[in-house]
This record gives sequence, C-alpha cells and structure tokens, in this order.
Amino acid sequence: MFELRRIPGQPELALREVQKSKNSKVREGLYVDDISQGQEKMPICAVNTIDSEKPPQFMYITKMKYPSSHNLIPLEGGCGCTNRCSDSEKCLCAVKNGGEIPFNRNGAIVEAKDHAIYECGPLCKCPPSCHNRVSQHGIKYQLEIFKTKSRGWGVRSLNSIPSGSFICEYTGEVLSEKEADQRTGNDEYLFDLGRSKSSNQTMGGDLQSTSISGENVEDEEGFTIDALEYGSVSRFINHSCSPNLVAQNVLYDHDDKRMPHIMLFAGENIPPLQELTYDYNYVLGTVQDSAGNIKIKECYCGSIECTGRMYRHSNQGMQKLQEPP
Ligand SMILES: C[S@@+](CC[C@H](N)C(=O)[O-])C[C@H]1O[C@@H](n2cnc3c(N)ncnc32)[C@H](O)[C@@H]1O
Repeated sequence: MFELRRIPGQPELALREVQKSKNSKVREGLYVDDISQGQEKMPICAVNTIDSEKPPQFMYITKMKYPSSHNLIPLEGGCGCTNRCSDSEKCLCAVKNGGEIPFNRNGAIVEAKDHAIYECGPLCKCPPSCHNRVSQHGIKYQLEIFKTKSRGWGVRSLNSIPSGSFICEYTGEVLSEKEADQRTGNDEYLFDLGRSKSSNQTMGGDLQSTSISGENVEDEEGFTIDALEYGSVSRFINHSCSPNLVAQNVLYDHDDKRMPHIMLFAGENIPPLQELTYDYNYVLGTVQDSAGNIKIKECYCGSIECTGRMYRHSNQGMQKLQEPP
C-alpha cells in the first residue's frame, strides 16, 4: 500500500477548481478570455477564485519595444543550411553556439548557458522548422494567469510541460540604465539585462559586470526591460526560491548583445496547474525605494527552501536545469 503525502511547502494543485469548472459550462472565476487579445497563438485567460480584483490594465506586446535612441546592431549574415541545421559542424549558428545546437529534437533546451545562445534568424537559409529555431516561435502551452492568495497574480499552464520546453519571452520596453533608475518606486516589472549572465540575471536589482560570449562588456551601458506598461503573460510570473523555470539570453533577429531576448524555459517537468516561477535573483542592498531606503521584500513563495526574502546575497546561486527528456 502506498500513501500520498503532501511535502511541507508543496503547492496545492488547483485540480478541484478545474474539475468543478469541467462540470459546468462556465469556468469558475473566469474574468478575461484572452488577455493577449488574439496576439498569442492561443488565448491566455485570467481566472480569479480568490476575490473580485480584475487583472491590471497594460498593453499586451509579443515583441520587445526597443528604445528609439539606440540602434540595434544588425545581423551580418546567417547559416546556409537547407537541412534544418542537422549538421552542427557545418551550421554557422551551431558554431556560434560552441559547435552544437542547444536544443534536442523535441525542442527542449539541453542546458541553460551563462552566455547568450544563438537561434537561426531571418538571414539564415534554413526553414522555420529548423531545430535551432525554438523560442522565436512563441508560446505553445496553454497558459493562464490566476490570482494567488499572497503574491498577486501568477501564471500556470493547463498542460503538463516537459523539462527544457520553451514557455514565453519576458517582453517589455527596453530602457537605458538611466531611464530605469528614474522609475524607482515603480520597479516591480523591471528585468535587468545585457551585462548580466543568463543564469545570473536580476529583476529590479543590480547589474553584474560579466563577459558575454567572451567579450568584455563591463564598460558598456546596461539595459533593463520594463513590463509595467507594455508586456506579456511573462510579467505575471512570480518569484520562487525553488523555481521551476530558468531564464536564458537568446539572440536571433539582431546581434546586439546588450539587449538579448530573455526567454523562459522549464527547468524541470512541470505538472498541469502548478504555478510557473523563476528566481528573480534580486540582489540584497542594491534596490532602493522612492524614499532612498534599501528595499526589503518578503517572499511568500511557500517553498521549503524559501529564504523569506526576495532579496538575497549575490553569491546565492540559481537552480540547474533538470535533464530534458
Ligand atoms: C513581475 S511582478 C509578478 C506579478 C505580480 N504578482 C502581479 O500581480 O502583477 C513582481 C511582483 O509580484 C510580487 N511577487 C512576486 N513573487 C513573489 C513572492 N515570491 N512573494 C511575494 N510577492 C511576490 C511582488 O509584489 C513583486 O514585486
């Protein structure tokens, strides 16, 4: 005989909620049928069974909004493969990725990298079905936003998600460091990029000086994505101290390493209705509130590994990706 027991801190699945809805024609707590208003390949609904709050208003965008004052560095060329880039020794994009395609045949990322990975782009000869074009194709799991008890809105999937699968892009307005600083007090949707490693990115936190693809970009200006006014479903993904997603820098449609795409991938197999989370990696002591005080924020992720704070010392690392299938 086996007995199923909930591990302390293990999140409740919303199965009962969904099963109840299956028996009725109307989904319980459904507020909005599609927050993307047709912009994503599948509708993303908003569900609230906690209170009467409606999802906040913002402009839904599936593509990044780049600053008009900065010209993106354009691509110089692409690969000449016509065979879906299956020969990684000949494919120029695979060579840029250290001689391998970073995705397996199921489209799962094999390993999250510290530096940006290169997908094939508009100048490549390969077809859209190429193995090295994954995150550029957009959402493929049925995501929804839902109201949580203590963390505002969150995101979950109605489908089960295999480890390594692409989930969504963190889209928003790209701001210079200076512009981002001016948004102090309104920094809940900021995601710093450019000078940060993929596995060391910060949300609303400090930029780490590092080397991307072997180039030292320490002295270059850093950029931040702000998803407060313009964003996608990703802006609702909460922080967890035991996250199930990882963020990966990806380049494919331009060659500007200061402004890579931030693509979120499953870090483990995720059952349906489990909240999707990643580690914001906020760095303690680097974010100030509008009064200039060091920002301290309590974490309510509920994980047994929860540190209780959303800001912590920069040497506390992020989780590794589980072996994709
Ligand atoms: C990018 S937003 C995430 C979506 C947000 N929950 C909402 O309703 O729009 C980040 C904000 O969500 C809340 N949040 C995210 N993760 C949290 C956590 N683990 N504990 C407490 N609050 C959290 C905090 O207010 C944080 O500043």
